[in-house]
Amino acid sequence: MESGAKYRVVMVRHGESEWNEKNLFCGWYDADLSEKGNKEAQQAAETLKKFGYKFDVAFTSVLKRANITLDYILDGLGQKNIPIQKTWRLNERHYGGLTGLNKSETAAKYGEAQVQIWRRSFDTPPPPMDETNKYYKEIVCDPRYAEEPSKEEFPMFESLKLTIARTLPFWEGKIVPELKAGKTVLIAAHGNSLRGIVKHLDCISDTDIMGLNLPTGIPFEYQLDDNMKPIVSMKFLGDEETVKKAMEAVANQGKAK
Ligand SMILES: O=C(O)[C@@H](COP(=O)(O)O)OP(=O)(O)O
Repeated sequence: MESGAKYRVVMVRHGESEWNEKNLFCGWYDADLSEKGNKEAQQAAETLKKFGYKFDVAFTSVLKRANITLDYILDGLGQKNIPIQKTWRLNERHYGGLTGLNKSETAAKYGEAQVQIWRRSFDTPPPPMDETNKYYKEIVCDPRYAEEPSKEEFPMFESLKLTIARTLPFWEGKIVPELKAGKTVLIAAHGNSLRGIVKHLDCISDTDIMGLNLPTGIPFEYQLDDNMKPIVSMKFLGDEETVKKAMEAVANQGKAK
């Protein structure tokens, strides 16, 4: 670890999902990994293995694209037996009424600027999901949400701000205590739930966070000091050019084409 660093956490956005591949707003829809996504997750495992990473505890959302990515990684590391906590609080932000729509077609219809606001503004949420959305029932009546979130908490849309409001209590309440106990932590989650954690750790402004696009399947590390302040920030375990291209590709998903 770097001098002054005390705690280590590695985060990874799941490998490409079938809905990423089709360029659909996904949010709480439970998409599978695409073929490429499966390979990305295996590659993430190989990279972590090559650098000698070992984890004590892992956290993930309740969505299978993140769960499967985590499985690949722990399997590849020979660490399938470590404790895993799954929580809706690490779910992707809820994309509301946009769920299931094609990002490019939405940009062609409403304009790229509007889609950029929906995808990346800090506090402007997408339109709410209602019963007319094809995926409403599948999401709202999903038994995995039977216990939580409560009816009052169950989102029908989320901005990044709202996503952070439900993710950060989990970071503070469940993940930080594990780090403080000296555990090395792995988090497999989503583009926007991870953007929220990163925004918090690096104190990124509401404006600057708009420019951050996390690539699929490339792990990145934080080393934190005693006060949970980063000594090493968002160090991607991939070559710079590949990471840059992957980030640009995510940004471009909102273009009309
Ligand atoms: O919900 C989605 O469509 C993507 C993120 O989309 P953008 O905010 O990048 O459009 O989430 P993920 O694939 O990380 O679960």
